Amino acid sequence: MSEGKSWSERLFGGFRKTSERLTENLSQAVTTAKLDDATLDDVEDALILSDLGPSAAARIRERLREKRFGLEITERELKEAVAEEIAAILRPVARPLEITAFPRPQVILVIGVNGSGKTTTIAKLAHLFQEDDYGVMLAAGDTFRAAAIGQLQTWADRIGAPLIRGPEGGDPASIVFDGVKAATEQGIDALVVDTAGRLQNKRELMDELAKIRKVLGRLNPEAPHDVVLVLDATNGQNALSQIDVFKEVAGVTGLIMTKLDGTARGGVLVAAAEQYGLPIHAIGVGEKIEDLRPFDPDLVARVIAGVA
Ligand SMILES: Nc1nc2c(ncn2[C@@H]2O[C@H](COP(=O)(O)OP(=O)(O)OP(=O)(O)O)[C@@H](O)[C@H]2O)c(=O)[nH]1
Repeated sequence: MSEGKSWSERLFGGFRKTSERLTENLSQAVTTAKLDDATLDDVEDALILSDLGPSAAARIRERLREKRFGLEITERELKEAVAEEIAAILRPVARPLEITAFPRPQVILVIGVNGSGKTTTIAKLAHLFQEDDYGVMLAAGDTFRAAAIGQLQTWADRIGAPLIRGPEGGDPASIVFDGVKAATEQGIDALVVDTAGRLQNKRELMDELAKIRKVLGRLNPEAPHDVVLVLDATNGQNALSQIDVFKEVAGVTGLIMTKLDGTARGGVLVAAAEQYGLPIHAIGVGEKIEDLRPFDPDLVARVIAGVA
């Protein structure tokens, strides 16, 4: 249960399994007092085994070699050094989603495969904006599944945000059009749009998004301002291949990674940062409305490396 816990407590809890895996793997790497090539190999393997990905692992290895080769290093110092390198990878991409659009509303398309946590993430994101006193409206652009519209309605009611919806099987572009019109009339700051997650049919998804863009472009050439891809961290490396596909299909401008709490594969956050360099707007560490936040890269790095 996350009630009563601060965000940093939830963060620690969320990354516990990831941190346990990495620290266990790193502990096994330190078998000699001095940092030699064999130890560096083991550290690199430990990082790969902990889902940080080959390129982040190689980069961290190289940095450790440059700074510490031949020097004595304790397990604690190694973890500290790894935390520092993870932070260096996360810092440039940790970027909250800012509401800056003029004219309003800022149109934020949220994409991602079904089950990635997209619907709940939309509600959590809207809640974050509301906390900053922004007016938020939701649009049910995932008309492909009736359940998606109903789920979004439940969340909209819970957070007290208006929802623009149409019939099941309706045209998402027309819902987005109605959404922008209504948001403009009502002086809403951010319009957060749910979209269908049909990755298995790229053509259809591309066509649908192209149509949404065309309709939006007529109302405001700047829209959509953001195309946010929601990724489920429990999918590990598979989450990364989703970035490849959605980047090509949907022009992703930023990422949100969810379900970091349920997994030992949270290292994939670092892999995503290293490989794609896309802004990571927020991370999800639980099912509650307050379990999604922008993150402090230094703190998250220390939590992952087990030295926080
Ligand atoms: N543990 C945990 N669960 C999460 C998190 N984010 C979302 N979930 C859960 O993941 C499940 C799927 O979330 P939805 O928001 O329904 O996902 P969706 O992508 O819209 O997919 P559909 O299931 O197809 O509607 C729900 O049970 C959520 O409560 C998270 O950060 N941590």
